[in-house]
Amino acid sequence: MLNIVLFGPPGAGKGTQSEKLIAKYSLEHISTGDLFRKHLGEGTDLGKLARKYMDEGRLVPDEVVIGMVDDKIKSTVGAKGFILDGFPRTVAQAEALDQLLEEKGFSISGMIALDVPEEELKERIRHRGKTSGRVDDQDEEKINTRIQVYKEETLPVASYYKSQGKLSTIHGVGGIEVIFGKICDVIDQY
Ligand SMILES: Nc1ncnc2c1ncn2[C@@H]1O[C@H](COP(=O)(O)OP(=O)(O)O)[C@@H](O)[C@H]1O
Repeated sequence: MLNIVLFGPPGAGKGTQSEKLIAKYSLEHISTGDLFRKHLGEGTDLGKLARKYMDEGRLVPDEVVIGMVDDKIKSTVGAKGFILDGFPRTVAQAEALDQLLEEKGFSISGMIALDVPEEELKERIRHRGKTSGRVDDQDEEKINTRIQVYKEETLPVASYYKSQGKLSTIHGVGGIEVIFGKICDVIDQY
């Protein structure tokens, strides 16, 4: 199985690259942001709970996210592997994920981190905000909060995988195809 954590700050291009990777390697896409937005759109209890965190650019509590990912993995039988996008976002989530996969006899093949300078991130998110309709993409303060939360709570997740010898970092500025090629080179070494 090919289980890849695609990592990076908001606006790094995880969603764009995930779409291309699932097509090339026939993987299942687990994007916690997309899953939450789906719940929000459907007005489920989970969606209502997540909304206040998402709208402010804060993280949804770990146990809520982990439960949702567990359900998603369970409902995906016979997958060749997963692209995890936007998850794990805290060390507690990474530990829970390891445990969850171990119970099923799976493991993480590697983490691929997209490295993009902060000014470029902000520019991309502002641009996306004009078309995405996402509240959290349209407000400068919320964008700053998300980047701050990323630095404080999410960056340590990279060290978690690094200590397991599973971290590869890729420069995430340039053409989409060029970046995709670099990601594929890493995956083909797994
Ligand atoms: N793994 C997670 N843990 C906690 N909250 C999450 C997680 N994934 C998504 N969220 C919530 O959903 C929002 C949007 O997620 P996402 O689309 O991945 O954002 P971004 O484009 O900022 O990377 C986050 O700001 C957060 O509130």
